[in-house]
Formats: sequence, C-alpha cells, structure tokens
Amino acid sequence: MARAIVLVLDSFGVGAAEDAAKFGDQGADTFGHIAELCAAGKANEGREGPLHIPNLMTLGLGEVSRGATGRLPPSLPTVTAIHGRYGWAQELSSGKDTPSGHWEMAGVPVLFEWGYFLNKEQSFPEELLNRIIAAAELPGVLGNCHASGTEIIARLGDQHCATGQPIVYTSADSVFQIACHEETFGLQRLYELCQLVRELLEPYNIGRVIARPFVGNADTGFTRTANRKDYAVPPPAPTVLDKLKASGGEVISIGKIADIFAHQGLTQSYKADGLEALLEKTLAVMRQAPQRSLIFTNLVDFDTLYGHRRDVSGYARALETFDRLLPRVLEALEQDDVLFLSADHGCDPTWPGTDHTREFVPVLMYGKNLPAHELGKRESFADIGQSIADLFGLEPMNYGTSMLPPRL
Ligand SMILES: O=P(O)(O)O[C@H]1O[C@H](CO)[C@@H](O)[C@H]1O
Ligand SMILES: [Mn+2]
Ligand SMILES: [Mn+2]
Repeated sequence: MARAIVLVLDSFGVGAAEDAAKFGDQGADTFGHIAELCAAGKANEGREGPLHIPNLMTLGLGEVSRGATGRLPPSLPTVTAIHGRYGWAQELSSGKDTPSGHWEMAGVPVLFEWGYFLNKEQSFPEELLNRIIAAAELPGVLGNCHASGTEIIARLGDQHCATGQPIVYTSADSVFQIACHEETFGLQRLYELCQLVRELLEPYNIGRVIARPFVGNADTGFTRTANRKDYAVPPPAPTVLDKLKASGGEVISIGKIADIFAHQGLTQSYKADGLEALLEKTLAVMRQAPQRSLIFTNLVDFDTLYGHRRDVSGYARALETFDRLLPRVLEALEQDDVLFLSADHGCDPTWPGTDHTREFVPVLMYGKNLPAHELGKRESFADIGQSIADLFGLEPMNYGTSMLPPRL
C-alpha cells in the first residue's frame, strides 16, 4: 500500500523545450537563468549570492538541468550521491498553460487547440463584450487588452472604483481575466460575473475565466488578494484523479488543484495562502491521509508572484524557502509513499514579456523504498499520471510510461 504526493512548483521550467521556437521561447530557462543571475550577484533582494538549494540538488535537480540544457547552471555543485529518480519531461499538449500542464501530468494531454484572444489591444470580440455587459447589467468594461495583472490594476484600479466597470484582460494563455475591487464592486458579485462569463464563452473554447479580486485605493496602491478563483472547463477525458477516486481512493487537493481540475476527481480540497502555508497544509494532510491517497499540491507563488512579475530575486528566495522546508516533507513520507516534484510549464523571469515559457519540466521522485535512478528525457508529463496509476494498480492511462521500477 502506498500514497502519492505530487508537489507542483508552478512555472519551474528547466530549459527550453524542443518546440520552444514555435512559442518564441527558444533559449528560455527558468531554473538556469535564475541560478545564473544569483551566481552573478544580480539577485540579491532579500537574499544573497549563489542559489542555495542543497536538498533539491540531492534529489537530482542539477543533473536534470544538465540533461535538459547541456550545462549545469553556474556555481551549482555537481552532486554525485543522488537520492531520487530524476528526469526532465517535454509537453505533448498544444499550449503552455496551467490546466494543460496539470491535466497532462494527470495522464490527459490537451491535444486540441484552445481558443485564444490574440490581439494585444481590443482583445475581446465586441459582440462578446456586449453580451457580457447586457447580461450582467454593467456600465461597460475597462482594459480589453493583453496585460500583466498587477500593472493593469495599478493603471485602471481607480477608474474601476469610480465607474464600477470591471477590468477585463487576457494574455498569451487561453484566459479571460476579470479584476474587480473586493469592496466597491463586491467579491460575490465578481464571482457571479465570472460564472456568467464562463457560460457566455462556450463558443470560444477558452480554458479559464479567472476572478482577480483586489483591495486598496489610489493613495496606498492596489493589491490583489488570495480570493482569486479559476473557472476552468473540465479535462477532456477522465484523469488519474477520477480513476483513483472511482476505485475508492482519496484524492486531496491543496491550493489551486481543485479549480484547475474543475473540481472533478477529488474527495477533499484545502486552500492556503502562500508557499509556506501551502507546504504546512500539505504536511498536515500527509500526517493523516490514509493509504491509497493522492495528495496533490500546487505551489502557485513561483508563477504568480515571481515568474509573471519577472522577479528573479523573489523566485530565488521562494526556491530557497522550498528547499529549506523540503526535508520536512521527506521526513513525513511513510515507507511506501512516493513523492513527485514537477512543474506545469516555465515562466522564465528573465524572459521578455510576462507570459509563460515553453520548457521542459523537472521530474524528481523520491521514496524510502525507491531506488535512485536516472530517468532521462520523458516524452510527456503524462509519465507522472501513468506512474500514479501504476502505484495504485489502476488500469493504465492512455498516455505516459510509468517511471516506477518494475514490481515496486
Ligand atoms: O498577470 P497575471 O494577472 O498574474 O496573469 C497571469 O496569470 C494567468 C493565469 O496563470 C496567466 O495567463 C498570466 O497572464
Ligand atoms: Mn501554472
Ligand atoms: Mn501563470
């Protein structure tokens, strides 16, 4: 009997994927570029010097980077005694967005094309906006462009509060984002608006509507809150979560996972705000989850607070915090448990723009009973889902190759 713990370091890519050029991302390397800037003394806000992540390195992260990019990032030590199974995975899915990455990890790659709002300005079709304005009885909308969420509330937050017009924006992802003030517009009202927009988007094949509530005022500045909520379409086929749940197992979401899977295939769901709180919640759940549990945690700060914000020091600090807490996660593992560390896409904080980057993701596995092994390049993130199906004796997923040793 066993349990699986999957920690997604959201956006922690380890080097440009083979098809990165198609996305304008040839040369992107979230991990490598962060390590490089740390080594050069250019990521010293709230931390200092070379990236210090000894526990991740012991699990094989350095070799993963070397395998994915052909070089070990500067000033990271070569580790000879690696304790886990380690590889790097490419993405089969057509997009570099969060749902595609997570669903593929759960055994269901997204092989169809999402709809996108490609125009940088006047991004949304007029007909769609008119329908939203009429159905929600709005005085109009603001934004209607590609934007970084923090920049657009700084620019339009005041006007939004004065007019009651929601701020709508998108990105290179298949998303429709709506930012509204929690007090002047109202949080519940924002959620209801997102639900309505979700329905009106039906013909456009858009992956997610995202509620982006914020607080503050023009004098103190506007800040986004933890009440963000994603309205995703459900995965196109049953994931390993659905299969484990159907077989009587526990599937426990921590953080954004439940939203990403449109609340499908779960038996329990918990939220927490921030990297440390999410890891503490994961540890608390690990202490009491029964056998045949999948504990699935998304660590969103890497992406939202640092990757998209192009904050190299912040990303490095978060990696160092994660690394410091990692031994507690390893200690909380029971004899047959298997821990997976991976990511859903890249978001290189040194890359132009603020969008995700098409990268390989790390696959680090650790278990007390699990022999260390180099896993090399994996053809799909779905190898994680297939390994989970294998671990729990479920029928195999249609995609992916198990990374467990035979007859674990
Ligand atoms: O700039 P913010 O609002 O954080 O938006 C980011 O968050 C969205 C969902 O991950 C992405 O599409 C990206 O644009
Ligand atoms: Mn993501
Ligand atoms: Mn993101």
